[in-house]
Amino acid sequence: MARNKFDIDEELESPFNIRHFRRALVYIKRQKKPMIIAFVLSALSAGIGLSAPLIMQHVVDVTIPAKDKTGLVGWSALIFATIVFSVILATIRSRIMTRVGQDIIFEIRHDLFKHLQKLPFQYYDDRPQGKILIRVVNYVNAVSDVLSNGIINFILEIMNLLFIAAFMFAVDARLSLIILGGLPIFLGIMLLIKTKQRRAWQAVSNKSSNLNAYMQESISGIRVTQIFTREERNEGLFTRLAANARQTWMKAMYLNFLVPFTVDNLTTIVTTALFFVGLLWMGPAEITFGVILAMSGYAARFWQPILNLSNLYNSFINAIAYLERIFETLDEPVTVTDVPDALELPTLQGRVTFDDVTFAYEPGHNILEHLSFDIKPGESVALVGPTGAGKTTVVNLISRFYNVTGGRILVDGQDIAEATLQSLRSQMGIMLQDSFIFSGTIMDNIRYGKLDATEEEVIAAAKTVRADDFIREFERGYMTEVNERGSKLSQGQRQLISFARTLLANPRILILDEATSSIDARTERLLQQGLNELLKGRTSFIIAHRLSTVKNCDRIMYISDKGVAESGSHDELLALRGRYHKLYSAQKMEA
Ligand SMILES: Nc1ncnc2c1ncn2[C@@H]1O[C@H](COP(=O)(O)OP(=O)(O)OP(=O)(O)O)[C@@H](O)[C@H]1O
Repeated sequence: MARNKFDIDEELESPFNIRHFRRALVYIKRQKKPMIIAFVLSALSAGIGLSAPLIMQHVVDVTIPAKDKTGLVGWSALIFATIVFSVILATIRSRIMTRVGQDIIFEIRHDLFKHLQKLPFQYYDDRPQGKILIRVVNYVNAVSDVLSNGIINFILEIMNLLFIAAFMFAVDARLSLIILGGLPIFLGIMLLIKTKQRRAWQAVSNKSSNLNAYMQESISGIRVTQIFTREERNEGLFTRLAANARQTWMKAMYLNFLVPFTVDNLTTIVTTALFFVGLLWMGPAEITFGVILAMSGYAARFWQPILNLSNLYNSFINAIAYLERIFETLDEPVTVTDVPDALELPTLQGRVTFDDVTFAYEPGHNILEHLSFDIKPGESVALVGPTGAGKTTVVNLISRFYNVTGGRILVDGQDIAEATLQSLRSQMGIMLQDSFIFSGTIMDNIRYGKLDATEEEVIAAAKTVRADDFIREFERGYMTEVNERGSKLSQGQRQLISFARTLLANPRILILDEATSSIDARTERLLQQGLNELLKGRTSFIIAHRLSTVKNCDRIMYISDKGVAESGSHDELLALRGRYHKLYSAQKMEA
């Protein structure tokens, strides 16, 4: 399914289904107690509010004609008291519900985050980050109000409607039928627009997700954009996506507006009819002016919950579109995970064996085929070869970031598919070209490799990889704050920090994927000693395009044509006068 682009709408794997809403009840059930309290408070507040038209009827028909001034003051005070009391109850309820809403947001986000942490690389390869983020941030926000206040209001509005109908019929059944007369027209209109509304809200969610994905991509790639002066073209793309989002939103809102518009008009028509018929029947049919006044009050109140219910219906439709995406993420299978009864790997010696390994990212497109090799503990292995040959893929498979398509990978003779990920990955040190720097201090960043490391251990690791000198040049030294993009730090400095981090973690198997490519030749010479320390006694896989970095490795494997084309020491491969020889000679010429 195409979804890894910002301008492709996400197709839902499971279509619109009320089941999504039922599943959301899990979160609501955890908030049962405060929601019941809020419901009771709302019911009380609404009940008190409903007595107002009855009091009005009594005042108009009895108190005023009798010129009972004391009674008038008393009734007015009572109406005032009901309003104040309703407001107090409503305030308490809204406080409770704000908390419930936030708790629901927390719970859903927590579940999403926990699951996202476990999802394999493949999931992230397939989707723009913006489309993942919008689910965790915006969609969760949007559904929480519906799941908290929405549910309570839905029950309340139904009760409200029944109460109003009961009060109305108690005052005058015939006039009540006139008020109910608008109901079939309203239901007919709702039926006509229902499906259109659902589609419109799904389109809103798709288009805003696309816009979000593009914004995220643009911000991450802002440096490249500015280097290639693509600002204007990007603005064009943004304008197109924003226009799509606006258009779908307008369409959804237009359908939404149809509802209050219909209700307003029906209320007016029904109230006019009520006055007209009421005045005609006044007198002979025992209809007093007070009765007509009370009934017109109920007419307005009767249509209000209907309007609220239809607004709630819209919110539910909208929320279900979002819930579909939230649950789709939660249901995303964790394909790289521990098998039942997975083995805890003991401290590794570091033997790595590929036994007839075949691998494809996408079915039918093998990147590696029937690959077999055996690396002894402590051996240093260089992976070289043309770009796109599969070098990174080989090392990603050793850490089990992807499952092999065929064959087995063994460490110390144990199939890694049967070992726990924790015991495998905690013994591997992986360093990439783009060393990730977390926001925090340099000390925190190095300590990421071993959370309980002392300051002395952190500094010792930094010294070994020659990072200590430049760190001390910062005003705040190891306490210097750095952030995700690693600003304040050069690319080489970021890599040195990542070297220290890995050294501190003391892994048994080390993977360096182009990890020294951004370090200049002088620094690299300096680092070489530290790197030798790092490699000592560990099995290591080094991917490097600069062959000078790898010629001292115990073994060099030339990866090409979905497997190992040549394998041996630097001297052996040169003597072979094959592809490695050609590559090495070419690089020597350049230098
Ligand atoms: N996540 C992915 N999904 C699909 N195909 C992928 C993915 N990652 C890599 N590939 C493809 O797999 C092949 C091997 O990629 P890999 O990154 O292992 O090559 P490499 O030898 O490390 O290249 P380089 O030297 O350029 O880093 C490439 O053709 C690449 O297009």
